[in-house]
Amino acid sequence: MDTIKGLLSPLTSASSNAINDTVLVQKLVVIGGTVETARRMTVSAWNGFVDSFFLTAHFSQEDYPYDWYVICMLYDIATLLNSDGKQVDALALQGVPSQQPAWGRSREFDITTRSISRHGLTQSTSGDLEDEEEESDQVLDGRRKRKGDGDYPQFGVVARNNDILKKLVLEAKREYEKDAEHRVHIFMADTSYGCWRWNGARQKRPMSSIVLEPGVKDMILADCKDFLCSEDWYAERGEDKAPEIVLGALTFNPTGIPFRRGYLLHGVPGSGKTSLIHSLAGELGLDIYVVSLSSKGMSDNMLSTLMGNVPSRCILLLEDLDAAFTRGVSRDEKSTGTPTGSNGSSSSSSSSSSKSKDSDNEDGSTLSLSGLLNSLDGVAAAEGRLLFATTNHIERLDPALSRPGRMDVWVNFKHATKWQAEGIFKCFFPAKNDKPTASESDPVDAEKVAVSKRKRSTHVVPLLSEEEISELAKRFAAAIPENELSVAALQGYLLKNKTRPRECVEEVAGWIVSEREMRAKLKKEKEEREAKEKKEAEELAKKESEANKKTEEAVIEV
Ligand SMILES: Nc1ncnc2c1ncn2[C@@H]1O[C@H](COP(=O)(O)OP(=O)(O)OP(=O)(O)O)[C@@H](O)[C@H]1O
Repeated sequence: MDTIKGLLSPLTSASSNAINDTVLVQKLVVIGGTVETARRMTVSAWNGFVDSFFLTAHFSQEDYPYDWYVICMLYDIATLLNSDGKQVDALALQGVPSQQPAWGRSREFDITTRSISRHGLTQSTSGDLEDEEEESDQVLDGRRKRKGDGDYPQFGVVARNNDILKKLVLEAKREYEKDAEHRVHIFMADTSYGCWRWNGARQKRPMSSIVLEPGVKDMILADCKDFLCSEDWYAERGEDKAPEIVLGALTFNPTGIPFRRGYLLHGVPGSGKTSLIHSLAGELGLDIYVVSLSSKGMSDNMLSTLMGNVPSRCILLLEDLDAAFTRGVSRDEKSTGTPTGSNGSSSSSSSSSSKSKDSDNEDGSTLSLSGLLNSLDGVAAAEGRLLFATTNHIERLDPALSRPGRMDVWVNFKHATKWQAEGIFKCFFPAKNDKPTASESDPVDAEKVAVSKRKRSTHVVPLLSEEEISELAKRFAAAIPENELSVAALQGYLLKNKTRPRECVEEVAGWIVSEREMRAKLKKEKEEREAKEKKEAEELAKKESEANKKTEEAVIEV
């Protein structure tokens, strides 16, 4: 106290005494510093004291627990934390049997109680929770990068023991997995960073909603399932069944079959190629990793890195395979596989080759066919994945790209047949089910079904009897010309009439006429535009050649 008085006394007697300004300033600084330090120490001590009662978990967007946390926020946490015996047994949860088939396990993540620390929770793609120090490796790996700038939501609880956090995260995980059973996760290739970005989770699409010619869906589904269960078979074929060939440092096993399978879905636009892949992913419980080969910045190295980073059990989707090489895909002896020719033909002229390379470099894409082939089945390519490639122009693909071993199963998608038209009509207008189902006969289940139906139907659809729907579907199919309109076009028409099944059939003939007229008009416009462009190009070339001629004549005169 005396010290403070001593320090302050000069202030009070300021008017009477001659004060040394410098000393006064120094004293004020010392007083201020002391007070601030004392304040900070008090606050820090208080925070430390309060924090000793709290545990805080940080959820990074790059980690799977982030998803679980978000779901958990939607879930009633009060239910989790109340003490009426509903608390989750963490150890029991670890033993929850999986609902996923064996090949879908890559989507499951085990939580180990050892790994939850007071510092935070992170999770690697391999599934174990790890301490945050290891996070940088995971980000480098890049599989779990997503949109967003990496904000860290936090969750704190008043507790000294971290059991409550474990329970919370485990319950969140369980809720998340329950939800994920109905969704397909989509990851997109990010060519800026050479990583996969999570692009959202879509509701699974039932296979029954895809209308293809009889047997096609079943064939593909059975083939995929068979492949996913055949790892041992492939491995056995890779064992020493035949003498190895040694070429320098490399050893080849002639009977080794890489554990990969490729499907080439080709055909007209809007025929269900992409929809089928999404539906298959849902059925098989796999995530989809999408690469657009024509995207900016795509290069051989980039593709190889991306391909090497897909998990072993997933669907790898190469969309619009032909668009990667917009001028067609071809390999000639002189080129390294970069696209050549302007119309899908394989031109070996060096000028066209160099032109095409220039234009590739303009948009930052330097992907070559050789690079694509290497990343599909090179040493670094992931095993166990299902490769799906789609294209509208199979004729533009190099045979090397579509050969068996790279694309084992080819499926041709055509315009809608009458059979498909009937099927899609029935998908749109489900018949009224007169007899109660087994679950509906149970009053509790019946209530649940009624509630879910109410939730689903946001518009009034008249439910017709099975016979009437069947008859309408037949009439609809009879009016649809075979192999002329895409299924997507039919879907568009049905969507417009989703609440008017009877009128939809009555008006379909008129719609077909208008569709044909519109197509003819579009075709005519396209032809006129092309003719105009051709004429302009010819005139330009003529003017250029005249100008060149004049310049040459002028040079000769000089
Ligand atoms: N066979 C089909 N069964 C059910 N729906 C279909 C079918 N074909 C197309 N559709 C519908 O048409 C729309 C477009 O289909 P999708 O994107 O799968 O066609 P695509 O063949 O992949 O087209 P593109 O080649 O232009 O990418 C989707 O909404 C889908 O529901």
